[in-house]
Amino acid sequence: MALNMEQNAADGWAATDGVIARKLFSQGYSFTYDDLIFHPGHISFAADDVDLRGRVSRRISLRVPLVSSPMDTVTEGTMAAAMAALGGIGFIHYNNRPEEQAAQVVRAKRIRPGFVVDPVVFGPRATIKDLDRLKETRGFSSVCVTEDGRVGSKLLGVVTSRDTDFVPDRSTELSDVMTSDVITVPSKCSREEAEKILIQSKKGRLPVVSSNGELVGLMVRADLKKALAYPARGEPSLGPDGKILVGAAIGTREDDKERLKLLVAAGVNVVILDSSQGDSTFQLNMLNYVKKNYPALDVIAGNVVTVPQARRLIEAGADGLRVGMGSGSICTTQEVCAVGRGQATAVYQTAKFASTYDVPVIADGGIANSGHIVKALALGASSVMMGSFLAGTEETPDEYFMKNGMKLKRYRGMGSLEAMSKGSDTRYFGDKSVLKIAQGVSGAVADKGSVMRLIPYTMQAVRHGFQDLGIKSLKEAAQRLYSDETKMEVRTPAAQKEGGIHDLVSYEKRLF
Ligand SMILES: NC(=O)C1=CN([C@@H]2O[C@H](COP(=O)(O)OP(=O)(O)OC[C@H]3O[C@@H](n4cnc5c(N)ncnc54)[C@H](O)[C@@H]3O)[C@@H](O)[C@H]2O)C=CC1
Ligand SMILES: O=c1[nH]c(=O)c2[nH+]cn([C@@H]3O[C@H](COP(=O)(O)O)[C@@H](O)[C@H]3O)c2[nH]1
Ligand SMILES: [K+]
Repeated sequence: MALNMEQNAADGWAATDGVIARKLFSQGYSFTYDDLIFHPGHISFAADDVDLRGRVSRRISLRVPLVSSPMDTVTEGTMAAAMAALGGIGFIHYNNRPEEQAAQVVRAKRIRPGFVVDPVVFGPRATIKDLDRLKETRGFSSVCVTEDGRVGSKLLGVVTSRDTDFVPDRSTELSDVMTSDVITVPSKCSREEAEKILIQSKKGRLPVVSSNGELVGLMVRADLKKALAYPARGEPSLGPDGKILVGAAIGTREDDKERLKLLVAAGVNVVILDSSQGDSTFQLNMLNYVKKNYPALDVIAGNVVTVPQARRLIEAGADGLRVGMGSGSICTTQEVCAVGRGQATAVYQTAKFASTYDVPVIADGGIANSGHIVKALALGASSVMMGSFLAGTEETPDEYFMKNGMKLKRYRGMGSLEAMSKGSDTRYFGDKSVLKIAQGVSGAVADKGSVMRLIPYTMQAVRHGFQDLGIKSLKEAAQRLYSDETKMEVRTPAAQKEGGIHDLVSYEKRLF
C-alpha cells in the first residue's frame, strides 16, 4: 500500500516534468527540430546495440534509414549506388530526359563498390596532347587504351604520366607510348581479391577484363587508399534481384507514364511522385495508374504535411509518404506561397496518422545535423531524406569549384529558376508554362568529402542520440511516442543559445 502511494507520488511528479508529443503538437504552433529538445531516458544498452532499421515504403526496409533526395545536384547513379552500399537508398532525380534517368538507374545498379565502372578510356590513335587536356580538366592523366576508345572494347594497354612525361612531341599517339603488358583481373574477381592483386602489383591502376579481354572496369590505387580509411560500411541495401536498391522520382503528367515504363525496365525498385503539394487529383490519378499497371512497385506519394493530405494519398494506395513543405534549406515555398508547416509538427502529425495504416513516412528537408535525424526518427519518421546534408559530397553530380579559397559544389532547389529552366526543356517536351515562379534558390555548399565517411559517422552519432533517449530501435521509438512515454520540451530562444556553442573566443567544430 505504502509502495503504491510512493509510486503514485512519483507518477505525479513525472506527469508535470516535460510534455508529451500529443499535447505539445496540438496547441496551434508549428514547431521544427530546433524548437524542441527531448528528455533523456534510462540507458541499459550500448550505443552499438541500437538498431536503426527503418523503411521508405511498405515493402522496402533499410538498415540505415537515410535517403538521398531526388534533386539534380544530389542524386544520380553514383550517389544512389553509394547510399545503397551504405544500407540506405537514393532516389534519382527526373530533371532530365526519361532515357537519361533510366540510364542512371542502370548505371547505379552496375556500380560495384571499390571499382570504377565507367573509367575514362582512349583509343590507340589518341595523342599525348589528349592526355594533357584530361589532366587539366579532370586532374589525372593515366588511362586505359582500348581498341575503339570505349569501355567494353578490347584492352590494348595502359598509359600513365611515367610513359609520357619526357616525350617532347605531344602529338605522339598513345599506341607508341602505352604499356601493353598489363596486369588485369577477370570480371568475376571479388573486391577483396582485386584489392590484394592491386596492392601486390604496386601499380596505380588495375583493369578488370571480360573473358574476351574487353575492358569492363577498373580499380584505382588512390581510391583504394581512401576507401581503406573509411569506416566499415555494413550490409548494402539489396533488392530481390540481388542488385542494389535504386529509387527514382517521377511527375504526374501524361509523359511520366512513358518515363515510368523505362524506369521499370531499368530495374527501379521504388518511385516517388515528386511534388511540393502532393494532395492533388494529378497525384491521385498517377497513384491509381501505377498501382494498376505495376502492382509490384512501391509508390511514395507527397509531399504532405497534414493528416487530411496524408489520408487522401494513403487511401489512394500510397505505399509511403514524403513529408515536408518549405522546410528544405533551399526552399522558399513558405515565403512565396504562405503554405507549409514546421517540420517537427509535420512529421509527428503525419507519421502518427500513417502508422495506423502501417504506411511509413520519410521526413524530408531541414536536416542540418545528426540531432535533427534523431528528432525526425523519434517523432515517428521511418526514414529521413536529405538534400543539403549530402550536397557537396564527392558522390553528387557536378565537379567541385574554388571560390574565395573554398572548395565548393553547386546545390539548388528543384523549384529554383535555374532548375526549372533546365527541367522544362528536358523533362516535358513543349511545356512552355507562361510565367515561372521560383520556389527555391540556387547556391553552393562546402566540400564534405565522401558519403562513405559522412554517413557512417553521422549514423554513429544518431545511435548515441537513441542511447541517450534510452530507445533501442525505431519500433520502440514509435511505441514510446504513441504511448506518451517520450517527453520533450520547447526550447526558448535563450535555451537554444545555451544548447549551442557560446562564450568562446574561438573554436573548431568537428563531428568526427
Ligand atoms: N518539399 C517542398 O517543400 C518543395 C519541393 N519542391 C520541389 O520542386 C520541384 C517542383 O515542385 P512542384 O512545382 O510542386 O512540381 P509539380 O510538378 O508537382 O507541379 C508543377 C505544376 O504543375 C502542375 N501539374 C502537376 N501535374 C499536372 C498534370 N498532370 N496536369 C496539369 N498540371 C499538373 C501542378 O499543379 C503545378 O502547378 C519538385 O522536385 C519538388 O520536390 C518545390 C517546392 C517545395
Ligand atoms: O521549396 C522548395 N523549393 C525547391 O526548389 C526545392 N527543391 C527541393 N526541395 C525540397 O527540399 C528538400 C531538401 O531539403 P534540405 O536541403 O533541407 O535537405 C528536398 O528533398 C525537397 O523536398 C525544395 N523545396
Ligand atoms: K526553407
